[in-house]
Amino acid sequence: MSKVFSRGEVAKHSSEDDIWIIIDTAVYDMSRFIDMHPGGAFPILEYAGKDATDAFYGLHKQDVLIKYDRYKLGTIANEKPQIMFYQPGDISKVPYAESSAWMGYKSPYFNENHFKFRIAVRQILDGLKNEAREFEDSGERPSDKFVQKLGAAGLLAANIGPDAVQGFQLPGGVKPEEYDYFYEMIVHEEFARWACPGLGSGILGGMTISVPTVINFGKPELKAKILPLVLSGKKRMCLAITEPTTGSDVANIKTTAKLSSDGSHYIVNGVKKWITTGAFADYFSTAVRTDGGISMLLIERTEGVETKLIKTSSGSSAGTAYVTFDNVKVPVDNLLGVENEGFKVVLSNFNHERYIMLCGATMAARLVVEDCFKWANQRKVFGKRLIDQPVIRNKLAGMIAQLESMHNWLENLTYQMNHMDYKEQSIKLAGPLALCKYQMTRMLHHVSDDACQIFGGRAITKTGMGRNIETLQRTYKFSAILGGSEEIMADLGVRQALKYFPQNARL
Ligand code: HEM
Repeated sequence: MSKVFSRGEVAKHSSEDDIWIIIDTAVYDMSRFIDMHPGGAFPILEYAGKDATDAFYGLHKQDVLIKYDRYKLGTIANEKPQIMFYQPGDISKVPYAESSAWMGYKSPYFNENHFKFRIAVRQILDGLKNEAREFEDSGERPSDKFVQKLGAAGLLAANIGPDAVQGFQLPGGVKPEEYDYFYEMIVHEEFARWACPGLGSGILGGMTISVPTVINFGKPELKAKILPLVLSGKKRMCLAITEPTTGSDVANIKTTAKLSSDGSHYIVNGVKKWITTGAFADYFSTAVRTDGGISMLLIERTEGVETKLIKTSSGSSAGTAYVTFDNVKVPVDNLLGVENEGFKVVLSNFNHERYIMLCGATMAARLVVEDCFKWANQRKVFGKRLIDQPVIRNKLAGMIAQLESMHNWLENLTYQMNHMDYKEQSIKLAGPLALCKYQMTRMLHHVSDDACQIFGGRAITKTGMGRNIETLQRTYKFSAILGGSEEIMADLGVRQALKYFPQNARL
């Protein structure tokens, strides 16, 4: 049981080697921590034996208290905390910090099980958040143990979608057969709450876009071998399409695959670039040029495969790599789909890739809106809270309105995905998903810009109170370039609409 103290008792611990402080009725012993304190010893000494609540919340996020809980000694007798303290899995009460259904509004889309699922996923991911941030900050390869925890919770398969979760136990007791795209949406959103885009790409980025190529186009033996390993986190996988001289222009790839004279294997030679998760991958779903066109091959990390890390602004735990294939032998059974029809495989996953990005992007913006709302409410300048300034309210209004419009469009698209088969989705949703992605990254641009102005210097500091804002403004361009650039998305959206434009329509 937690100990209780009087304020008088705390006041006695106010010498340099015996320092207790009070933060919202919780008592912390800072004696051992003071020399390690990133803010230095001086500011803490000023509050030795005293209540430091306002000073603390003016300089740190509450996360800090969760991370350093080991220094908590107990509480002040007969006093109740005044500040809401986050518990793993909690739904935020700050306006617009959650999507509409979770803010108590009616929803035609979500049922009781979706609610249970979100809380269960949030509890699991909250429990792993500190570890996730350590990988993100150090740029290290996310450990096998860490990735396998996600695999064991069913959360790797859950990121890939309804087809991948069959046979898995899912958080919140959700049955795999009821797992629809709204559950998938929840999973992408919850992962985005780590605000670790580098780590997220390193664990999930490569996998979510490559595993479907095996599920949908692999031979049964290949599926039986690869999928259990990747979805449990024992092996890692990526999609290797782009090359140093070809980005979105897939038709021009130069990596070759020549069939051996006995027809048993291909010999692959070439280079791939910007391959997310590539530095850590055991399997590469790879676009190659065969004699009559483009083909897709599942290549294992064997002799002749080399990967080199590319440093990007999202951090090295993304494992973004330069991949070289030097006379790599690949069994013909590793062909995905039909030889020379690899384009089908490449194109098959674009809509889903964009969908995943959309879900993550709205949550990244939502975290920032929540932080801005809280900060504007507590930060006082020129004798007023920031929120009392009309210019700040105006910025928040723009952020909220853009975020909510995007999320509502995304919910509509998710509903369409639930009610269309793959073919109908390809025909009807390619355009709207592309336009939604185009608008989403414009929204991120505005939200990150306004959030920076609200947060000031904290927004350009990697750790501390502005962490989520700094992360968004440093990394949102990934969403505007990867999975089809903003310009290509806009163009594709209008060209798709033109396909169905009635030729006899007149103004
Ligand atoms: C449980 C008590 C405390 C813990 C665990 C703690 C921990 C930290 C950590 C981890 C940071 C790095 C920035 C961040 O991650 O937010 C930091 C920064 C800082 N802390 Fe503390 N701190 C505590 C109490 C205090 C108190 C009572 C003060 C007194 C005012 C203080 C003043 C500062 C300052 C001035 C900074 C630098 C902020 C900046 O760079 O903007 N801390 N602290």
